[in-house]
Amino acid sequence: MSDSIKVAVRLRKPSNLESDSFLVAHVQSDTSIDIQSNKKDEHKRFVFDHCATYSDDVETDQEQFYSLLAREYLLHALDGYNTCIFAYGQTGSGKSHTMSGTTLNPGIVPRMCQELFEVRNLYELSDDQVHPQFSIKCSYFEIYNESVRDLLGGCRCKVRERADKTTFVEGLKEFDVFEVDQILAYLNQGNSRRVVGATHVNEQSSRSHAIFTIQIEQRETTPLGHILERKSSIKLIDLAGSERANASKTTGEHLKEGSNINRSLSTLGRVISMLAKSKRPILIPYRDAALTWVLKESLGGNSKTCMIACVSPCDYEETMSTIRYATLARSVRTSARLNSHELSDGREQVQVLRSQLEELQKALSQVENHRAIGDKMEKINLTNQFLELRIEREQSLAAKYYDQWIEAADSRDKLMQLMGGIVTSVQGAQVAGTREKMQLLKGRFIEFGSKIEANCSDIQSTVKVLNSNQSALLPKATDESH
Ligand SMILES: Nc1ncnc2c1ncn2[C@@H]1O[C@H](COP(=O)(O)OP(=O)(O)OP(=O)(O)O)[C@@H](O)[C@H]1O
Repeated sequence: MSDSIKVAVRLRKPSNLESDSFLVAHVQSDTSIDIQSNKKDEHKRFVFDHCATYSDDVETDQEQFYSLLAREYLLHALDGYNTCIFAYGQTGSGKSHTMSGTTLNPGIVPRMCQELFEVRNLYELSDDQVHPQFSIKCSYFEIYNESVRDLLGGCRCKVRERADKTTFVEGLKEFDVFEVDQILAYLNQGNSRRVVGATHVNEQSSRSHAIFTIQIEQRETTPLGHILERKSSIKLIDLAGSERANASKTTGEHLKEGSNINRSLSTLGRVISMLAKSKRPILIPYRDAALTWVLKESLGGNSKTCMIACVSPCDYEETMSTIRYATLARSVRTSARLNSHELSDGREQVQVLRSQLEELQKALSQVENHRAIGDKMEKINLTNQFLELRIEREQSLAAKYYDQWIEAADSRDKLMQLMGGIVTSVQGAQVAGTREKMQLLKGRFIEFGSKIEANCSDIQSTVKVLNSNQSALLPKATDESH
């Protein structure tokens, strides 16, 4: 997405020394400022994205300026855009006041840190199951006399270019921060290590460009198993003040400092001017100064960038120079991209779920098989019980017949003996009638005996069949139950 660098002008409150001076700048509305020379009776009106004046209520001014201008860049960063806010202006125009402020009247950087952790805490306390996991890091370095110094790690670093043409500070230490107090402690530690000196307009003038960076990483898993990652950085920059050597009456070491500051700021001006005017890709001289080399992406690449032009109320030349710079910056376009991507589109989770489903389906069909076997077993058991009953009945019947048969056979034998005796005693006698009757009786006994025998063998074969039926069923049931 193509964006223009947003430009806000902030007019500093006149100092005690300036209380009787001619005021050259007047904020006319939220978006316009008039600049008037004390030599001419005419003024020029300039329009910007935002114009802020001052009041006696410094606390409210600081709070309003943050809310109206800077908060938006925290929100962009939370959405996954790289953002950058840099304060530009002559020495003593209010850059440090705007960016860092004081403990009582904090500026943009501590307010943004505070709000970032408030947002993170709100997410973590919410009942919402799907919220991002935050990882927050910070680093702080300064560029002084064209060299880069890590304000937290203490070492000197070099600016390098990656294969994708973006630049980074090699060896810069990044610190994990988990609480707002930690990040504020790093900020204060870095501020206290910055190179400061006195200028004609500022007792505590920052002589270096200070770049505080917050890296935010957010990871969230959607209910469908997608893992989204958003990475963004917020660069908050308090530039050293521009100054004219004559005006600041500097000499010696301060003159060298001043000329280095001016060199990097004039390179910044050149880069901004070329970015603003060129419609086609041309070679932009980022490498000409450490500051522009570090800010390559923020000025012409993947970033939503805001310039705060701080102006003093009584210095026409410096104020006009800053306003011209700011006007040019408004035409610079960057191409911020959402640094958000899916670490996983849920395909793996779907695969896992699918194989879990298959396992469950297998287990279910096994349960169903078991249930079917159970039903069969139940039927077999019933059949067994029925067969056992029948066998029992047939066996008792057989036993009963067998007893009868034994009894009958016994009687038969006795009768046969008796008849044998009778036949012997009447041998020779002409008792033909009696013999015939005896023969008849004997025949009947034999018939009765063989009927009983037939019955018994019938019963025995039925019992055999039933036994074999039962044994054929029982092993089958045992096999299926395994
Ligand atoms: N809007 C404001 N309201 C009240 N006081 C302000 C305001 N802006 C700046 N000041 C005061 O003006 C003085 C100079 O401001 P500051 O140090 O922020 O300037 P600077 O641009 O950072 O200067 P340098 O480039 O020299 O570091 C400080 O005492 C600061 O408190």
